[in-house]
Amino acid sequence: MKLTVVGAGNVGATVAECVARMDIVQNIALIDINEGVAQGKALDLMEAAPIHGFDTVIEGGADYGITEGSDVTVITAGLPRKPGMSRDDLLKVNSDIVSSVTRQVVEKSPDTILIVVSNPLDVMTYVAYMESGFPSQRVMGMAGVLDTARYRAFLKMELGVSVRDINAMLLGGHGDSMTPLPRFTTIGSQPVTDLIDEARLDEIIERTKKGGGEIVGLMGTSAWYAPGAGAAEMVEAVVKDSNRVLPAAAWVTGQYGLEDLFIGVPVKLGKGGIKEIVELDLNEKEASDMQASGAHVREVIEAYQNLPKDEA
Ligand SMILES: NC(=O)C1=CN([C@@H]2O[C@H](COP(=O)(O)OP(=O)(O)OC[C@H]3O[C@@H](n4cnc5c(N)ncnc54)[C@H](O)[C@@H]3O)[C@@H](O)[C@H]2O)C=CC1
Ligand SMILES: O=C([O-])CC(=O)C(=O)O
Repeated sequence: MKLTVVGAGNVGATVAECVARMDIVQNIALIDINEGVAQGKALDLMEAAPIHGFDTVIEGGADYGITEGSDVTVITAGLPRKPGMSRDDLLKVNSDIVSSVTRQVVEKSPDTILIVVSNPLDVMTYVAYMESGFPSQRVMGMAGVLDTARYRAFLKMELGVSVRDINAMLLGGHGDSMTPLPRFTTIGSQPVTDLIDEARLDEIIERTKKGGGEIVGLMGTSAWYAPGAGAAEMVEAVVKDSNRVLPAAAWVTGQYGLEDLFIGVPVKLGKGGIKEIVELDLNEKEASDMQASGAHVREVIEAYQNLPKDEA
């Protein structure tokens, strides 16, 4: 099995490190327009292998020749936001980058599965889908795993229980319009709504929605440990064909009353990519939140479609 990670920056290098430490693929190709950074981080990771005890071979560079025949590709190339920016402000610059890298990836690995991380996430996944011409099962975005992890981390901080016993699902676009689902959140099988009062749970949900921005405010750039681990968890599900049910940005064709866009939904993930979109039975409020989130993603897709097409 071979993984390509495009973008050897903060998130890309973390994805490569996490997957290498799982020791589940034979090769990782780390690509960046900055060749020295890609080569240097690949070499640094190889030098960490004897300590961690993994046998994955990591190669870095700027030439897509090293990506040939990849089974899975994670796209993290693109600019991160700075304080005061929204993810959507990255639309123009990152859509050019994601289009260009997708074309180059697909040329070398026509059968690969694409996991997009670059922001604005749902629309960059759409761009990769359109550019690749791949079946929708093989194109997805990573955001729900991260957003759910943040929600679970905040619940752990609140309740002092192991993260392993916190089960949660979250729907919608990767932005402030995401739709956490307290009704589907359990702590060791107990509904979270029995353990935390509504006002406090609302605060935790609000913090989750703004979790990316909280980190941007602290560091001046966006997060990478949890995002990198989130993408690695998706790679693991595909590589091991484990049929994990994880939230991911997937192409919807009527599920949740939405179609022709990528948005966060629970998917069954394994060999070949998305095997199924799981449809939860939403109540009226959850369904209307999901519609609002879909409307926001649709607006950003339209903004993308209306961009002047000036790239080479
Ligand atoms: N989906 C999600 O939940 C998350 C998404 N992100 C997004 O991931 C992206 C990457 O974030 P970071 O790694 O923190 O940024 P970074 O700046 O550390 O790394 C980005 C890398 O992409 C490279 N790059 C730029 N253009 C390229 C091209 N045409 N071909 C190959 N490489 C290229 C840059 O040289 C840089 O090394 C950003 O768009 C960010 O908003 C970040 C965190 C979470
Ligand atoms: O907030 C950002 O710009 C990066 C991101 O998507 C996240 O950390 O959730």
